Amino acid sequence: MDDSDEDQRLPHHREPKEYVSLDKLSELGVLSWRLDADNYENDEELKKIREERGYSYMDFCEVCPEKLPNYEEKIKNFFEEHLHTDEEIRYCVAGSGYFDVRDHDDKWIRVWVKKGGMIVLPAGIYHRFTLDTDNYIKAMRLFVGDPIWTPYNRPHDHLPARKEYIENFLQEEGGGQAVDAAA
Ligand SMILES: CSCCC(=O)/C(O)=C/O
Ligand SMILES: [Fe+2]
Repeated sequence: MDDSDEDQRLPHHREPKEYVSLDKLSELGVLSWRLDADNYENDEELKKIREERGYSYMDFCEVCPEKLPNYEEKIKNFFEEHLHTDEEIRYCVAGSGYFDVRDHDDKWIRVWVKKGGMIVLPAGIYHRFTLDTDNYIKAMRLFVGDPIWTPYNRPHDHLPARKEYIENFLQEEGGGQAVDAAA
């Protein structure tokens, strides 16, 4: 993303544009699928993902002024940089929106999720969400067991989920403490 303070709902491409591969995203622990959103009720692929990953809970969240109580406040909160102690799993069945995630250099990567896109943000990753200029998304929210939606606004680096995220995804292999030299 660029660093401009313009409207958060604009694409915010860098100039010239830069794209990030899904492999690069998976190195940050961000997973994604493209599914058939017109058939989510009978979709075997979705069923398999839910079974394999233990996503027992499901509901829907529609983000638009008419459907979301306290819309303005929620929109503001979604765009505050935060983390969760569990995965954030969203399947866009209508509309679209941007999930921004921090990369290895603490720069923002903007992930545009559209109808049929499903994204998993790992526990402990700093991220935020905004609608795009179409101003509407309907997302299926999935969770392992009873859902906990609590956002922990940055900084919350002392949380075990954050420490585990850093250990699993941000620490370079072979990096860290040098071995002691013998006398
Ligand atoms: C499209 S679902 C609303 C965004 C949300 O639930 C969240 O936690 C964003 O980080
Ligand atoms: Fe979140």
